[in-house]
Amino acid sequence: MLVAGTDTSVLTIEWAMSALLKHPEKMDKAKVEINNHIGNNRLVNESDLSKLPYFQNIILETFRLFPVAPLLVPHEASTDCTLGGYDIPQGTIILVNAWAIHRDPLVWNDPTSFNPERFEGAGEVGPTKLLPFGMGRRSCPGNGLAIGHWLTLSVFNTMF
Ligand code: HEM
Repeated sequence: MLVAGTDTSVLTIEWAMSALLKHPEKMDKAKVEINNHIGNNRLVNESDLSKLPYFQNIILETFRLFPVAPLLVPHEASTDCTLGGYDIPQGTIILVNAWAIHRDPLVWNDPTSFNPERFEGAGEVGPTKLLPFGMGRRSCPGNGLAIGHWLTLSVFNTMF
């Protein structure tokens, strides 16, 4: 649990920071959100997060472009099955290329740009489009621990 949760979180925080440094206009927008809702006299805490939707979208966009487990983890078919029209014999090792799904131009507009705005409103997000934590019974339990919130707080309180 500790191993699975440490590097994944640290790497995502680093990618978010790096993306903001490379996109100063997004950084400025995040700063405006903080100045409007938090000011600069205190750290952000979890109860503030609902007032900071732009920053939460920055984390989602970081998950999309820089998934820390780009092929998730290998899974083995426990029985013969058919997946997307392909026959998969029992025992086959299956890798899910989340990195490619997250950058698929059939799924995302302008997929290689760092554009947190894509998640605003109804947005482009969907349960099978953004899968940095995998899906189904063996998906990451860290997702349920509101990992996005921790990451948002870490990036916020380190950078601003
Ligand atoms: C940015 C943060 C994280 C990301 C992107 C991430 C991603 C993932 C992915 C892709 C998997 C494999 C899912 C699959 O097989 O389809 C996984 C599994 C797992 N993660 Fe995370 N994780 C994160 C944080 C955490 C945290 C904070 C914890 C624990 C506190 C954690 C615990 C685990 C465990 C125990 C598994 C194995 C689950 C199983 O095989 O049943 N992860 N994670």
